[in-house]
Amino acid sequence: MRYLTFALTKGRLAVQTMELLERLGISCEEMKDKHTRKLIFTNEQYGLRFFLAKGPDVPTYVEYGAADIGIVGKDTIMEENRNIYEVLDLGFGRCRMCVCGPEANRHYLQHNQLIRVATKYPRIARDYFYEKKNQTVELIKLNGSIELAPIVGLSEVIVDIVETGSTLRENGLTVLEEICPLSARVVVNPVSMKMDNARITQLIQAMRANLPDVRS
Ligand SMILES: Nc1ncnc2c1ncn2[C@@H]1O[C@H](COP(=O)(O)OP(=O)(O)OP(=O)(O)O)[C@@H](O)[C@H]1O
Ligand SMILES: O=P(O)(O)OC[C@H]1O[C@H](OP(=O)(O)OP(=O)(O)O)[C@H](O)[C@@H]1O
Repeated sequence: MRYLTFALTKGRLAVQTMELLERLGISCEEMKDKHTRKLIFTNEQYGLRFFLAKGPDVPTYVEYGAADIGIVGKDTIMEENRNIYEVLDLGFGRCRMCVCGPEANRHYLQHNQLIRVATKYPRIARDYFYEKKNQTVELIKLNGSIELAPIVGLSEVIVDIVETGSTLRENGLTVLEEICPLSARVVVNPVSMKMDNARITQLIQAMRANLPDVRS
């Protein structure tokens, strides 16, 4: 039997992803070791392999079949736009994709003006402004600390993730429009889904039965 390979997202989603796997009886002790330089972890008992990757790389590994299954944020799935199946909402890593800026810039969104939009998510921003709002904008790609852009005058607004809202509050910014809710999702390679349907379906069902209670 061939190994089924999982690509997991490093960073914020990693702890809850490993907690979920452990509820399925899959030990993640080795993977949790912050000092390890090992990249791939094998579970002989279940015939599974795991590796951690940067979020935007997870859909790439899954599309090419280098991983059969991935766990990744909905934002990354939308932005990468890969040929993969999204099969399960895991309910954790909840946040929102929003248009944000100073309250004083709200009017730029109401009068269809040509504005500058800074973001780490140019595809999501383009789809939102061009397809949904019919507003032509200049997109400026940044790689982090997006909230800086409207403060220093690089852009009128930003498109970014809002979780608690603290970053916005501490910088005198606010949510101007909500684009969509986000959370961690399970994605599957379309060929793997056909070839290993029984095993993959069983794993998805086991994950669904062991989701964290995120209502509280
Ligand atoms: N406050 C948040 N900020 C960013 N992402 C969040 C937040 N809350 C939940 N998430 C989810 O967690 C995923 C991974 O977040 P993480 O911070 O590890 O990635 P990142 O910020 O894109 O990475 P990096 O810090 O390497 O640039 C995101 O894609 C998103 O789906
Ligand atoms: O609503 P909050 O709870 O404040 O969370 C939202 C912030 O967290 C993320 O940034 P991150 O910490 O990943 O840093 P980055 O901007 O450098 O990507 C996101 O881009 C926001 O800046």
